[in-house]
Amino acid sequence: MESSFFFAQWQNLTLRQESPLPEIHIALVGKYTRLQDSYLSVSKAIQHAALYCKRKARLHYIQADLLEETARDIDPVKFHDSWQTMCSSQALIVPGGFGQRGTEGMITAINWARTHDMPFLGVCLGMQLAAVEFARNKLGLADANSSELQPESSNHIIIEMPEFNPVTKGGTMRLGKRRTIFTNKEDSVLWKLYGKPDVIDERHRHRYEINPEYVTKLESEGMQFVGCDIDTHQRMEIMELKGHYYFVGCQYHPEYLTRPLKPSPPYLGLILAATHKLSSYFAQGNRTHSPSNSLQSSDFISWPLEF
Ligand SMILES: NC(=O)CC[C@H](N)C(=O)O
Repeated sequence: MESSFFFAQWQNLTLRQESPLPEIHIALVGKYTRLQDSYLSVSKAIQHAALYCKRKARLHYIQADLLEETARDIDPVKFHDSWQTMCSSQALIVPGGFGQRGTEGMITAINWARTHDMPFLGVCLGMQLAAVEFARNKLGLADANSSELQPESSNHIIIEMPEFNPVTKGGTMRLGKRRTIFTNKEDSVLWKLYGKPDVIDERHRHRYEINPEYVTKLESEGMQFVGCDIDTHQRMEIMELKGHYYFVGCQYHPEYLTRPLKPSPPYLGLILAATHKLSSYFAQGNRTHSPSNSLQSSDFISWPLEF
């Protein structure tokens, strides 16, 4: 790539970063919020996307178990503070994670976002819990859960991937770069945000997946699976809620491939939605790009943006 072009883009970015920009408040509901470095790549992805949209990101880390009913009695001040921060934010992100603690709080937060048209991005565990929330409250499956979190549930919306079970198959996790194919392009907001490709390559780190047996039922109520793995077409990779302004889940981790000049498309969508710019962005025909490690001038979305 031409270095003068790159330098101009970079200069533009740094000037923007130093200028006084309106703030955008994003709630991150997670388990490891006391160690904020755990979410460093997520916070960078938010920053990159926010700067692109001429906003300063204010990321509010909310400890998920403080949103749970038990916290109301144990620590009512923190319970109400956490809900206040969550509800007054302009968007919600539930990032990746492992284990049961805090997941009921994450599910309640997701329910709020879904029912209040709050822009939402669920990454890996965040997407899995969004499917669980939807199954509980839209399909009426009160005990819907993930087999990782509630092995006794009779409705496992999320199940272990057979070939990555360390006991039966000796694997550990489904890791690294994998290819996703878009199967429902017309209805997909992510397909447009990625620049309308047939496939995308994103990075993974998980052991559980959407149970294929529930896909049709979830879709019958409007939860659409618009991308799946290219090898089997059985592994759901992207989930979007029809009729919601921006309610998106990714089984992969889009934050791993974000770059300052190439914000990750799902994160960009979240910020565009939170600033009510999504429709005008698409109306202007702005093209975004598939993530990759190499930078080419044709990859860049035009800076500065006016929309
Ligand atoms: N990275 C993640 O969020 C993993 C989610 C879930 N614990 C799984 O293993 O599938």
